[in-house]
Amino acid sequence: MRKPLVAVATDTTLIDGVHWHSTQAQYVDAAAKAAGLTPLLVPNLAADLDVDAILDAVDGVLLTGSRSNVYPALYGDAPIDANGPYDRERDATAMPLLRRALERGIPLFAICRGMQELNVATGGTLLTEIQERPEALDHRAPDLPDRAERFGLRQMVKLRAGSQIAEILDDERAVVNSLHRQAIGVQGKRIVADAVAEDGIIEAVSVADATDFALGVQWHPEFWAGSDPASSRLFAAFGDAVRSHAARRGI
Ligand SMILES: N[C@@H](CCC(=O)NCCCC(=O)O)C(=O)O
Repeated sequence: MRKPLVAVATDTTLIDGVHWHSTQAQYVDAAAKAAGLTPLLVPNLAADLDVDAILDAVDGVLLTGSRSNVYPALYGDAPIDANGPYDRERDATAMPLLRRALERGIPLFAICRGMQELNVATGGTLLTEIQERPEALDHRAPDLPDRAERFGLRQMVKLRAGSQIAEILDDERAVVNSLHRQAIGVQGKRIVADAVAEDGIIEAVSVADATDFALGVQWHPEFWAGSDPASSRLFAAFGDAVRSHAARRGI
């Protein structure tokens, strides 16, 4: 049987003076191995991207994490150097893609920056440097060279009873990793908080009345999708939703 295609968001990066549209292998690997899909990387062509042509070809959208922050003017804040780096090409590509995927009922899985994009694209705002709030946990990655330690599972989140993520994980809590300095502020239209950290930061969301799988997590299940059962369940559930969508289209 053919494995359905999943559109994977990329970052615009400058390496040795050359621009790349690329993403970390961990997202591509998790989409292929843990979700059983064929990843198709989406170039950050902004208005030059034919979003419907991409969405005609795929049965799911994976919004990846990235160190860059969503451009603040997109949610009504002033851009300041300390808040960067930004990736405006990615903003201008991922947000129309995700909005149209929601309109067309195409399964959507949004990770870290991806979840923040989902919130901004639906009219919400972001908090910045959340570790500086009183009583806040430090949600940033530990300053360690080893990637497995940076992505270590170390923070408890509480799942909303009855939410799709609680059903997928079959639990009331999850232990997750944490590599972010921004978080959801005002929730976007139809964005429902499905998990919170011990300091109240929103850690997972869904889209109310979405016609298909539409889930965002502030953590990184892709890193452990091959070994941690909860991370693996999230990718398996996304893969199942994408396969059901493909089957309905007769693919
Ligand atoms: N820039 C946002 C988004 C955080 C995010 O997606 N982090 C991924 C980091 C991956 C890595 O360090 O390799 C924020 O900081 O809130």
